[in-house]
Amino acid sequence: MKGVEAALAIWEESRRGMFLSQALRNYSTDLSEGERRLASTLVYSAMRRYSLWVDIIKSFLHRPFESLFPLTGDALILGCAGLLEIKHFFPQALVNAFVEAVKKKRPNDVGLVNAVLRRVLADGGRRIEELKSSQNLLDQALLWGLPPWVARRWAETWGQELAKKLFVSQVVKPYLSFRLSPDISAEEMVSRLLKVGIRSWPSPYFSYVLRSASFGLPPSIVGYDEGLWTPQTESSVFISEQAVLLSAGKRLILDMCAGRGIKTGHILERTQNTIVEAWDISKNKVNAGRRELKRLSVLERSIWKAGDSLSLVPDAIPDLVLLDAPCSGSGTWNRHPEGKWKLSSGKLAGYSRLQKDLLKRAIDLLASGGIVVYSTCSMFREENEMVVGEVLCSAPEVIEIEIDGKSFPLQRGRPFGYYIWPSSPWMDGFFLCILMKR
Ligand SMILES: C[S@@+](CC[C@H](N)C(=O)[O-])C[C@H]1O[C@@H](n2cnc3c(N)ncnc32)[C@H](O)[C@@H]1O
Repeated sequence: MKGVEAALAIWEESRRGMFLSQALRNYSTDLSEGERRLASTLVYSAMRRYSLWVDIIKSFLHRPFESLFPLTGDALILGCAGLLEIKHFFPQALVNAFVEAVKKKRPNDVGLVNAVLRRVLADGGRRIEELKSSQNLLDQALLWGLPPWVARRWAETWGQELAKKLFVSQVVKPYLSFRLSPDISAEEMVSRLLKVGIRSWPSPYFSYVLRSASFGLPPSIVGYDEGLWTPQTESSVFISEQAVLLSAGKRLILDMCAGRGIKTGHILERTQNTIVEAWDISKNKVNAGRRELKRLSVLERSIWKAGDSLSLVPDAIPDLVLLDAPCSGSGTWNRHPEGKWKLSSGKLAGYSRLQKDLLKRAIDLLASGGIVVYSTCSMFREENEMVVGEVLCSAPEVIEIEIDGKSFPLQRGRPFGYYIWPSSPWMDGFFLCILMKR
């Protein structure tokens, strides 16, 4: 079973620091669609609830989990996640596939892997049921795959009921939505995708966004190279749409943390006379951003600079600054689950400091009447309301502008900004606050 071997190789790469999505791309070129899906489901299920699988495995081991040979530990984690989460797969075949994979490199551990995975199959579900019936916060953190300190912090911020919803959203499998270029209608794109076997349907929130039940559409799919569609979650579209709506009559937008240019591309596609100056600290991302805008045929209305946004200088005073700030990414942990195991409260405080500095700089760059669209894909107040609050204290000339989100699932921040709740597979958690310099 090639999918199991690929999952083990991808997992090993991620232990060395590579993102799952990147490792999956590297290893899936030779796999059939079915094997690729198996590898992807195994690694993402394993990563989303990593601490739960370790807890279950430990209860069936007679030696410390940490003392296992790395491949043996990996086979147990992936096997445990697969056996307890993949309902449609024949469990015995999965156990055999992991046993075979271990036999090649670590024959002495074959008996152990076989025995533990069989115990998982027979009794692992009982531990999950036990945790489900517990009200204890640490049990809930274990059940939904969250570091305990994160669970505690979210419970304090959101209260028990909302925090529980947020915990559950961590394990919801995300689906892909994609933004359409103004050159193609939703109906036409739906029919073009259907011709290659992909079912899609319009988003209830945007006339130019389609939803699909796919986890990742390969760029080779119809229309991508022509710039007809761009993968973008609906939350992210909502953020860049605010910049589009506010840019009416404005000439220069500064995208202070443009990354690979997903929001930059959206703004340029949906405006006519706007110029976007796009900055990012990473040269690679700036190059990727240029390629992205070239694909969308809007590169000529952009100016790219690689460097630190705290010190770069714009060509002209911007009318609007989009600050899509670097953050913990905690609103996207179902999509990038490795992020939650790498974050610490110290790192969170570091993000918060950088966000405050970047927001102060954004305000300094504006003239009177200028606007800042501040956003993060984080559900921590430390990166959101607390950043805005502190910056507003030192800038009395700045006020918040309220948003009319219509039917979009927005929740008012306390007291600043709005959260986009990760309430569906097309929606990541985001925070957004619009400020104006008087
Ligand atoms: C949330 S991502 C931006 C995503 C992008 N707006 C998009 O929609 O594709 C934040 C970006 O900030 C960049 N960054 C981090 N620190 C920075 C700094 N001091 N100056 C400029 N960019 C920075 C990171 O490289 C990262 O690409």
